[in-house]
Parts: sequence; structure tokens; C-alpha cells
Amino acid sequence: MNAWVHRSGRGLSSAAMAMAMCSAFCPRVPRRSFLGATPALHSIPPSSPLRLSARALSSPARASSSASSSPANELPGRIGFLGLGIMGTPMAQNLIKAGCDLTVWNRTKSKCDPLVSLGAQYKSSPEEVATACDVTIAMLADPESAVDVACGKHGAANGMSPGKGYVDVSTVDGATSKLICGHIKGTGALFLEAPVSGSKKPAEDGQLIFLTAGDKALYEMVAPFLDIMGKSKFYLGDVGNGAAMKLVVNMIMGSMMASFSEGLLLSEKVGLDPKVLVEVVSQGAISAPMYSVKGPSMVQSQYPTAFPLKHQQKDMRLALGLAESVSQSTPIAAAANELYKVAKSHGLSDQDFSAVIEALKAKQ
Ligand SMILES: NC(=O)C1=CN([C@@H]2O[C@H](COP(=O)(O)OP(=O)(O)OC[C@H]3O[C@@H](n4cnc5c(N)ncnc54)[C@H](OP(=O)(O)O)[C@@H]3O)[C@@H](O)[C@H]2O)C=CC1
Ligand SMILES: O=CC(=O)O
Repeated sequence: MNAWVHRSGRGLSSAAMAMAMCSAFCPRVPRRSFLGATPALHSIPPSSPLRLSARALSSPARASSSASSSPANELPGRIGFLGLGIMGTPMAQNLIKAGCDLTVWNRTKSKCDPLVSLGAQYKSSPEEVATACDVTIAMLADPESAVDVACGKHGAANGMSPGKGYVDVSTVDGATSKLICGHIKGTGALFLEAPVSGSKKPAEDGQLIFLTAGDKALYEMVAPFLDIMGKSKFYLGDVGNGAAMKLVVNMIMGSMMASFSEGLLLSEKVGLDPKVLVEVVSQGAISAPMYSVKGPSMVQSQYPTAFPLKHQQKDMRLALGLAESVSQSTPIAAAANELYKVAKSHGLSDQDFSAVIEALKAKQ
């Protein structure tokens, strides 16, 4: 596996650094030649709009003012965004605030309105978005929706052609990603899978971790945009590796949450204060932001949705399929998956995945 990792410095805008590096090393080219064999995005010169976008990112206030004051011809290539759910909306917002020329689509049209208010254009199908844009990013719920939006009737593939790129940031399995890749590449366009680690708040804060694989050229070309939405990015080689990495990470996360839930309930049953358990855990070797952030509300049986439980169960299911494909034993994840299934059957699909604790309460 050819793994590359790029991490961003904390003090300086990651996009600013990425773009400064690009502008230092790349020759001048016409702006419209965005991808493919023709000159690419990372070749845009130092005086280009990309550098304006990078400067705009140095503070939220500057980002807003730059986005609203930049003339249209100063903006970088046209970016499409498909899927404006919990994750897609803040990711798209960050692109707009950084000064990107964004075109959006969502199955439920009303979710496009806040983005349009910020300056995005709206198109009525994934195909129209892909036709209008140089790079199209998709953030869909699951394998079925990712395939439908990319490859279905009026899907994005119909609008793809040589010189364009498709970046799927949804969490799907490798086989799904390869299927979508085949459709996109069949048009002559480039494909990158780039699922993200990090939830609603990291998406809002531009602190996601991208787990990418596929066309290296597209990875390099969209790196400045990934840096707007995230704090780091890994390039993992062939399509399927990004999906696999994401599923392994989320399999661990799902098991951790199930175990934490057991601990909270056990502590209460033996007369301890679960709030104190959260504090103890937060100070020790098993400390994790997930426990500190979600623990206090779990103690109050509150599960404000950041990562929907239905998506965590989907990821457990897909991770177990991955394990099965290589005969890897994963008994802990399998047991945790059963709890998520129980929680779903109790109507908790759209609650945060920390609501898995309710499945254990139901077993008492
Ligand atoms: N939330 C989180 O913390 C994280 C989520 N992820 C992953 O990111 C992806 C999106 O998650 P999130 O934003 O939370 O999910 P949401 O459920 O909030 O959003 C899902 C998006 O997919 C769209 N969609 C669903 N089904 C279809 C369909 N059949 N056709 C077209 N569009 C469809 C929805 O459209 P509509 O608005 O019309 O329903 C919506 O835009 C998932 O793969 C998830 O596993 C990854 C990291 C973190
Ligand atoms: O996929 C969920 C996350 O928090 O990452």
C-alpha cells in the first residue's frame, strides 16, 4: 500500500500552506483547464483566486468578507456538491465561505436554500451539477444512495467527461466505491474516494480527516479544497483502501461506544455516579473526545444527533462484511452490531449513535 499522509499545522491555515506550496512549484496555466491531461488546478499561479481563497481562510471573519466581496472571476474552478445532510451542509458552507464557486443539489430541495443564500447555485439533478462543474463532491447516506446519485438516471456520471473529477466522500464499502469509480472513469473523468473521519462539529470547524484513494492526480488537484474542509488527509493508494480504512475506524468506534455504554450502566447499577465515571475516563489512558463529548448527555438519556445511529450500524455491517471477506474474526464488533440493530428496532435510527445505550437498558 502506498500511503501518504499530509497533516496541517495548527497555527497557519492548512489551505494557505497547501496553496502556497502549489504556487511555489507549479507553472502558469489557463484557469479553465482544470483536470486531466490538460493543465490542472494546482498549477494556478500565485496571483490567482486560489491564493485569494487561501488568504480568506486565515480567519472566519476574513473568509466571510472575502467570499462576499470577491468578483466572480476571481474564484477557483467550479465545485459541485451533492448531498446536504448533517455532514454535507457544513462542508459545503466552508467551501463557500472560503470563496469557492459552488453548485449544489440535494434530494430534498429545501436543504439547498441556506447554501443558495450564501451564494451557491442550485441545479435540479446530479447530472446537471456534474455538467456545470469541474469537480463534483458527493456526501450521501449509504452505498445505495451513493450509487444512485453517481450512476442512476440523471446521475452525476451522465455529466462527467474528460477533464472533470468526482470525489465521493460518503462512507461506503470498497465494492460500492469501485462500482462508482468504474462508471465515472468510463466517461474519461477522474475518481477519488475520500470518506471522512470526524463528525458534525469537525465538519463545521473544517477539522475533518480525509481517507482518500484513487486517482493521485485528482487527489493533488483537490487537495486545497480538502484542506478547506479538513485538518488532514491520507492518500492510501487504490480505490477501496480509503473505504476500508474508514470502515475499520468506525468499527472500532462503534465497539468503543457499546463498551462505554455498558460501563455507564454498570457504574450506575453498583451505586456509582456515572457522571464521575465520565470524568475518571476523561483523565485516564482510555480518554477519548467521544466519551467526554457524548458521556454527559448519555447520562441524561439525551442523544442529540451528530452521527445518526443508522449510519453507525451501516458502518458496522459493512465492516463485518469486510472482515468476512478476509476471514478475520471480529467477535466484539459483531456483538456491538447486534446492539445497534436492537436500537434501530426501537426506533432510534435517527438519534445519535450514542443512543445504543438504550438497547442495553432494554435488556435489563
Ligand atoms: N454524521 C457524521 O458524524 C458522519 C457521517 N459520515 C458519513 O457521511 C455520510 C453522510 O452522513 P450524514 O450527513 O450524517 O447523513 P444524513 O442522513 O444527514 O444525510 C444523508 C444525505 O444523503 C441523502 N440521501 C439519502 N438517501 C438518498 C437517496 N436515495 N438519493 C439521494 N440522496 C439521498 C440525503 O438527502 P435528503 O436530505 O433528501 O434526505 C442527505 O443529503 C454517511 O455515509 C455517513 O456514514 C461520515 C463521518 C461522520
Ligand atoms: O463516521 C463518523 C465519524 O464520527 O467519523
